[in-house]
Amino acid sequence: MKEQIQKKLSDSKAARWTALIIVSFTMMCGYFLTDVMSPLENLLTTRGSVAYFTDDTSVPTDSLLAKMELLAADEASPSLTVESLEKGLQVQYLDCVDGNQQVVEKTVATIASGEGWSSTEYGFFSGSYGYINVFLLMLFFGGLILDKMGIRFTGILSSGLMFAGALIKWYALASDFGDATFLGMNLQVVVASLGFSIFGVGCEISGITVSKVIVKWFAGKELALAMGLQVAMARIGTAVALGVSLPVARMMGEVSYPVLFGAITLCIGFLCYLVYCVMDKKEDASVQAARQEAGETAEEEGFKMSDLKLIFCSKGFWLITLLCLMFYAGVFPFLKFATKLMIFKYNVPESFAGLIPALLPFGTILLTPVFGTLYDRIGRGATLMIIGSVMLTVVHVLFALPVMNYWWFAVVVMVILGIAFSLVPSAMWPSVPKIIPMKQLGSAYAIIFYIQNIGLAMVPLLIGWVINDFATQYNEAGVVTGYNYTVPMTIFALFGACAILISLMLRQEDAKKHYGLEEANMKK
Ligand SMILES: C[C@H](NC(=O)[C@@H](N)CCCCN)C(=O)O
Repeated sequence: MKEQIQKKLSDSKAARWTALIIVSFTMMCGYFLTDVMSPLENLLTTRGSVAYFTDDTSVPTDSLLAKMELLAADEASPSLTVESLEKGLQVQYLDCVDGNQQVVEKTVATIASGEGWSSTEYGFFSGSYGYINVFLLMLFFGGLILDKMGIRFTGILSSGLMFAGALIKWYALASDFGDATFLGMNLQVVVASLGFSIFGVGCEISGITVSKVIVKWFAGKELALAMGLQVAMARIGTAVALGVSLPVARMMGEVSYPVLFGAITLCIGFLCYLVYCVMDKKEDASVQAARQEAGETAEEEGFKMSDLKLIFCSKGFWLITLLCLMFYAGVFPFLKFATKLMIFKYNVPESFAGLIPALLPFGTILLTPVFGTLYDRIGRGATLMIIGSVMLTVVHVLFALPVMNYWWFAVVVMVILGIAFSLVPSAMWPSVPKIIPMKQLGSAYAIIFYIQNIGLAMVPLLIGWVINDFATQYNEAGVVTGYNYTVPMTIFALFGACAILISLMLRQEDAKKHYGLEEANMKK
């Protein structure tokens, strides 16, 4: 028989995996920038500069100079200034060691300048990712733009916004605003937050666009595996940000350098998306040709506003959306505070502290595609979501415990969180097309991301305020001596408890409506 009907470009394995790698790279750059500031919380909330020693300890330079002067009080020593502290300098100072005043000798590894933000300001900044998305309904409009204007236009727009937002964020951190304020807030925090908000619009709209790209190329094929691999590549971005940001900032003495690096990679990500657009055009042409050959003339009907009714009236859709809100509220905002948690609760030296939270995304890099394949072949999507939610809750309860403050314990708990963070996304995202048809998928993902962004915006704000007002411990002189993380971590555990409840309801609803969440995705 003559070669069957014309093949679509997406029928070629090489073509669809190439398309996946290109769009996933753009997303990976976005995820890098999203978390590049998370390990810098301690530096951002330090006033003045900090001296880091070769033995991995650190002291604010003001305090170091005071301690050095104390030792040199009787000697005719040259007057000490911050400028006189430099890399390689051997310093001697008087310090309290095991309850006794002793002379300590150390070598300066680097001097990095802190920004003097309060924990509340840091929380405000971290939540700003979602402010424009939530308050200006940008994600909602983003979904409509995607369904109306298409993948190419929306992807170029959103990756351009990510790049522009990153540049503003970098400008804010690299500039000295002195004591300038805007509406009573530190101007640097305001400008950096504006940049992060614009970036957040781009990153979220890119996210829904990429989800639609993957469904377009992989529907009826390795859909969950492809989504799992895209998420895995995105997590590489998060892991690298968590692992290298603090060492880079310390080495360069400035918090702005990791952000500059992120902006450069986003520029490359933008160019990659332009390359994808060429492939997308060819795919559309091949689909058109295949249709003509098969004698299908009817064009797919365009998106209509009335289609939104179908989305809003689906209980399954709302359960997935609420699960997404609660589950992600317990993960992404937690990462913003995790490095400082490691330093102050688990006494991890600052240069390694970011590596423990980095284990979380690193674990998911392998596991998300594994669980995605499991879902593709065996099914049990709703059950995977329940197990992941239970694990999330247990993890935050363990972090909230005022005991077991050992670094190895933090590592074990973080690995469990990594498994939870692989289970839920690998089952949740490929479940959406089982509930909502392709035509409304852009809007459906946008609404889910919109509701999720309420959590991403508000939870860091809440936790920053709670740390500032309820978790920070001071000595009699009003100097910060440490943090008690019980209350913030209990709040995170409550999000997990809500996620368990919702995922149980989702499995029940699936049994009633036969969405097929417990069934395999791959057609045999
Ligand atoms: C695929 C999914 N993405 C999201 O949930 C995004 N709305 C939020 C991304 C935040 C970091 N840029 C995921 O990452 O699991």
